[in-house]
Amino acid sequence: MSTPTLGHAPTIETDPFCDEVLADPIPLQRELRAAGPVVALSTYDILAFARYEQVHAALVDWQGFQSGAGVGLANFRTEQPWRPPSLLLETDPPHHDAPRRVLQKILSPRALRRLRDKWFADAETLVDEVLGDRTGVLELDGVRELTESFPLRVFPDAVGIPKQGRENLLPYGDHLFNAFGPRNHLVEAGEPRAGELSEWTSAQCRREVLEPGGFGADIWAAADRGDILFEQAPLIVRSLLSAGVDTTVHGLSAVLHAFATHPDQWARLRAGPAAAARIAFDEAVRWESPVQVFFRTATRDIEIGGRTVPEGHKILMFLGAANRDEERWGADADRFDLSRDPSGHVGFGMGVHQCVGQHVARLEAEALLTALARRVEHLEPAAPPRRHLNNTLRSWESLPLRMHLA
Ligand code: HEM
Ligand SMILES: O=C(O)c1ccc(-c2ccccn2)cc1
Repeated sequence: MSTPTLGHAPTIETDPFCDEVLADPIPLQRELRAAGPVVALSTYDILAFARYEQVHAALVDWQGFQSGAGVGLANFRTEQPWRPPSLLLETDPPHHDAPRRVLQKILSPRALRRLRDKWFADAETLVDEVLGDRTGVLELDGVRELTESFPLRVFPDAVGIPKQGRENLLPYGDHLFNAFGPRNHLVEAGEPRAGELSEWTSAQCRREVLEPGGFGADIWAAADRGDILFEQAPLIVRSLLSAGVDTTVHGLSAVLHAFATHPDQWARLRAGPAAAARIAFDEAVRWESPVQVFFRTATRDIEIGGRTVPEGHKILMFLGAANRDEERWGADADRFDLSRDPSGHVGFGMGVHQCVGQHVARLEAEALLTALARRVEHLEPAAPPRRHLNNTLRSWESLPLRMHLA
């Protein structure tokens, strides 16, 4: 289904979810930005926004571009979701409002202050375990040793879920983020375990298994206060387990990869770790965009970028492309640079659905980077990194690093 003006939208036949693009999306991002503000992707009959202006406009227009029909390729108006929809991600105001208000308070910078000392200490412990009391040069895989282990060491405890079965978290999230895309080989590979992983995840959200004082217990306490319904509480806990693990693992990998490939920037981090660590994380999220793409559905015929998006049409927002748009970031948009002001990047989204866990992610990054900056004088790639392919997440299988220890 398309309207006449759409007929003139430039068309690109590349499948944005093919392995080649998932392994290196930069060329397609450039092609999409150059083609125009709205580009028809013929593989899936969707419309692509890859320039900052249109991605930002769509993200802040929740009434025109809704989340309630799903933020993946699947249109919940005509297809059954593979899991019960999220009460935050896959709803629009007003139903979105109460769950959002509850999580926003629980995950606010102020609420996270009580975790700061513990997470900084846990990061020091992990770095000392990994680096030992060695000096000189050390080679390690940054993903296996650091960016996969630190979030899993601190975040499940902060949520308050049992110790048993936490190895299910990454595969559950990997399948979830694949499932926002088309049913390609990545989704098919995850399907055999999807039901079991989904059941395990939901079982962690029951009130009786959650530790007092954790984010999960705080959500159930909000139900006691009547801020949300009791039946909503487990789904809101599920949101933390769905969105809060794989994203931070790949976000931390992005920042290590950024520093390893821009060695001059590590010196700046060591010079003033606290402020620099926070800027570094947001600049890495802009530069790498761990969350690359996701969808919206037009609620009416919408004029944007000189085209009409027909009611009911899916649009695909290329966050990674918007975060490297030279119109917005200047000619050196492709450079990881701590002297840049990364605010306004769309790596955490924008508007009413902007990442409610961003302060958790920033705190994890600040803790890990501060611990590493104390002991690592210089880091560089030890071998080419290997990508982990996912329909939504830009992630690394391994990041071989050479560290020169202080
Ligand atoms: C580097 C790490 C992270 C990145 C890049 C990231 C990215 C995003 C993005 C782009 C969105 C917007 C989705 C949309 O507009 O449809 C989002 C939403 C969300 N994120 Fe994050 N996220 C990260 C970490 C986290 C963490 C640690 C948590 C939980 C503690 C979390 C929980 C959520 C939730 C619940 C939403 C839905 C918010 C809503 O719809 O109101 N995220 N995230
Ligand atoms: O509430 C949930 O279950 C949930 C929340 C957010 C996400 C998400 C989707 C795309 C980009 C970043 N985050 C996934 C799941």
